[in-house]
Amino acid sequence: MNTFILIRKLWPFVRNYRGSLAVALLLTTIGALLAQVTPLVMEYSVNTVQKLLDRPIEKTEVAWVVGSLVAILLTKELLSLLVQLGQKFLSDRIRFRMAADLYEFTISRIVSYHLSFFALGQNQTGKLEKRIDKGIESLTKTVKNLFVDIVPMMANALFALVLIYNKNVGVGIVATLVLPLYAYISREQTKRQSQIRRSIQEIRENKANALFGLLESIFVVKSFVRERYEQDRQHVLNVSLCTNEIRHHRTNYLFDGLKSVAEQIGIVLVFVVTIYFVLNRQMTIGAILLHIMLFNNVSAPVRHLHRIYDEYSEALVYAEGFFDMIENNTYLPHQGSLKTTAWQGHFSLKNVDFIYPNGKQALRNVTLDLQPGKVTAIVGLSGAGKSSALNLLAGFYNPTQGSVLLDGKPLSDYDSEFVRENVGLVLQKNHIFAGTIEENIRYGRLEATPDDVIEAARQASLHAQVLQLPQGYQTEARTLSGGQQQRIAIARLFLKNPPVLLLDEPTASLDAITAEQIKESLDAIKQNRTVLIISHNISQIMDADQIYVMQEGEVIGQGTHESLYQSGGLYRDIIDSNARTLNISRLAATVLG
Ligand SMILES: Nc1ncnc2c1ncn2[C@@H]1O[C@H](COP(=O)(O)OP(=O)(O)OP(=O)(O)O)[C@@H](O)[C@H]1O
Repeated sequence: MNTFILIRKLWPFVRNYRGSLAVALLLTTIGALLAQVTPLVMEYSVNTVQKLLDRPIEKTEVAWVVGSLVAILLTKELLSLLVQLGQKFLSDRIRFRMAADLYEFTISRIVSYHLSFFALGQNQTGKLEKRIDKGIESLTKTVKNLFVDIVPMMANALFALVLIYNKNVGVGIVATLVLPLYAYISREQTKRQSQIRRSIQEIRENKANALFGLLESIFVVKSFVRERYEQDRQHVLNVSLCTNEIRHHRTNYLFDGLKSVAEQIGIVLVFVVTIYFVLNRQMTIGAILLHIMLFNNVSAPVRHLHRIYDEYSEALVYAEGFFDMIENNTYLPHQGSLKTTAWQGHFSLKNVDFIYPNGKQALRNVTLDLQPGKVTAIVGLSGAGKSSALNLLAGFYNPTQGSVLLDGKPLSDYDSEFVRENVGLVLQKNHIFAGTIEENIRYGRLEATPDDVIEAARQASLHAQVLQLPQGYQTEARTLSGGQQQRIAIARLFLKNPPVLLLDEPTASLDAITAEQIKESLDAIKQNRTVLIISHNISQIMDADQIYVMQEGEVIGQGTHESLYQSGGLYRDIIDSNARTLNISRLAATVLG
């Protein structure tokens, strides 16, 4: 990434504030002009005082000279203060508003990405969080630096240089000579630092991610007494970050020292040349003060330029990762426009291959058909590809080969929001947000009334238990048991009431009685809908109209419970194994008497 590309990428965000920017730039010019007043006044003062010393002085004359100089300097300081306040106010306004815009844009992009984006190792939660955070911070700093800070500084330096040249070309050349040296040192500094910066960025992302992971898994850490092990893992990252940061700062100190030497050399040279001209009576004594102060106006901004350059180089590194993240069209779902009222809900996979971003092939030439109004089940051993097939049907991932069809048309031709509005999902890991039970259930239909929420909870066999909680529906949902959380997910589904249901182990973490109640509720809403159910529980799949058997990413059988059992093979093994696990003969003897 270079400056031109960065400005082009940032411009859409800066454009909204071009009015404020224009005013800031105007204030800048005024501020830069005002900064030259003090050296000029000083030169005039010294020269005037020297002339006065050559003859007898009247008291009123002294009062007049001193009074007018003080008045000019005070007025200039007051004006400078107002200009600086205006600049700071505007620059903060641009910076913070732009940070908010960038953040909102980033969120809108990220939430629209396909799940495959989040499946990538470099996009794990903690890493993304750090990339967003640092990216926005350094980009907004860059805008401030590029558009607000650098211009006043350069204007100040430029006006001061023009004045020096105007006074004496020789002194001007000496003052200018030191600048390329300064720029050269800064460039070398950036070159050496950029690699360290990249490492620091990567380690910071890994560190944030590791901390996220640690806090998320604190129960496992404690139950396996792995506190020491986790501390050691954090220690490795910490030491690596620390070493890089020290290297980074050490290099900075070295180069800062060199730049400081260059600046001092500049001051000495300007001083020597001016003294020479003064002694040759080609300049007044006031010129010494004028040139030193003007050179300070040249070198001070250049000194700050280094900070800007430094922050800017850092921003270039962060901007790369940040823009890669928010401009990644590969992960935008193909947005079709098809919405139909004549919805049948006939979903199918045709000869689908699917490979996860990490290269794992989860599906091979899979063909599945979910008939509208029918219940389709997928069975298979763990890792067979059942959930992957469901993810493709839900449009979370795109197939690598083959097609996903809805009512005979590619799923990608449909408006993806329309499809997802019509599909209800209960997944193996149902996410419960931080918030109350009511808020979590209402997520299924945001405009639902409290009565609708209660009704959904009732259907999900949750209502009675919620009533026993001291805070009822206002209880923090994450404090509930795994089974209760599962029922929140099911209540969400009931509230959404979609025509297509994709259920992945919907009753996995429920006790037998609740599982039966949920099964009854689900059986009731299954009517006239397209339903796909994935389950290791045979009672959930036996009644399905159509059952697919999957093994190692392939469909190896399809039919009804009876036909598949008759044909033997994996399905029969699964059923027999289920029966043995349940100790069915003993159960039958006990239950049936
Ligand atoms: N996000 C992912 N990234 C990479 N590989 C994945 C991902 N999710 C699943 N897999 C792999 O794809 C294969 C199929 O997984 P899938 O979850 O579809 O199996 P499943 O039949 O649903 O298993 P289970 O019954 O245990 O839920 C597995 O080998 C799994 O490791």
